[in-house]
Parts: sequence; C-alpha cells; structure tokens
Amino acid sequence: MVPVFAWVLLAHPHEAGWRVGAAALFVVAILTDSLDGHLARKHDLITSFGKLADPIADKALTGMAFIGLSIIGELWWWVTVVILVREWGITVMRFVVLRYGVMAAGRGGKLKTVLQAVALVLYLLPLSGVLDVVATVAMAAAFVVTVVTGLDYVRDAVRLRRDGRRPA
Ligand SMILES: O=P(O)(O)OC[C@H](O)CO
Repeated sequence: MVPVFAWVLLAHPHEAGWRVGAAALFVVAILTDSLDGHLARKHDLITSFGKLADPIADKALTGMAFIGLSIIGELWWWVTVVILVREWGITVMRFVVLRYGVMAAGRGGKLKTVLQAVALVLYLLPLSGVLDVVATVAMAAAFVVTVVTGLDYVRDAVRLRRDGRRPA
C-alpha cells in the first residue's frame, strides 16, 4: 500500500481530489497496521518478530508521507530529516541491542505515532485558514514528541545494555 499511497500523493500534488485520496489511503494503511497490533495483543499472539516488525511497518508508511510532503513543498525538509534520523536510528538501535533483549514500542512511541498520523493527515488534506494553523501545531507537537521519545529510547537502550535485560 505504501507505493500506491506515494504515487497518489506525488502524481497530482496540487489537485485537491488527489490530496484527499492520498489522505484516505494513508488513514486506511495506518489503521490496518494498528488493527494488526490490536489483534495480536487480543489473541495473545505477540512475538519478538512482531515487536520489531510493527514499528518498521509504521515507519515505512509515515516515512513515505514525510518525504512526499517535503517533495511537494508542504513540509520543511529539515523536519523530515530529523524525524527520519530518529525513526531509523531507533530501528537500528533495536537491532544493535537485540542480544540483550527486545526493546518493544513503549507508550511514548505509540503516542508519537498517533500524533504523527494526525499531523500527516492534516498536512495531506488541502486545508486552509485556521485548519492550516491547527495542522502546523499538530506537526510541531508530533516533532517534539518524536525527538523526546527518541532520547528516551536511547536511555532505555543504554540501561538494557548495561543491565543485560529489558528496562522496566
Ligand atoms: O517509536 P517507535 O520506534 O517505538 O515506534 C512506535 C510504533 O510505531 C508504534 O506502533
């Protein structure tokens, strides 16, 4: 679904209908990812693989949205670059500390994904006026929480490595 979303976003970036289509595809994709995790928890099917793979699936989708929005000139590149460095840096770190334990997504990481999703949908939609301001505020909140939770994960990884176990 990520390539289809990217195509719809980039094909006609300044036509309102295509932007609404891109936003709708994004919502379906992110809800599918979240339903997947919900079902795994509900049916007690949580695996170490799922703990590693789920955040990667989220990042593929949100990463494409951030890059696409910067390509079409809707979002500063520096915001996209900082967020991508945080997201993929944490992913690499998860694999580096794997021998000490699986660092699953925490509450902060989940909140960050929700905030990013809300901000991205608002940016994908062809909004104007006060809603444009709401979108900017949502993106600022998502940016701050993304950076802060990234630093939290670094602290957790250092602890995990030092103690040789998963942090509480
Ligand atoms: O911040 P992360 O890397 O834990 O990612 C969080 C996930 O996307 C939540 O499902």
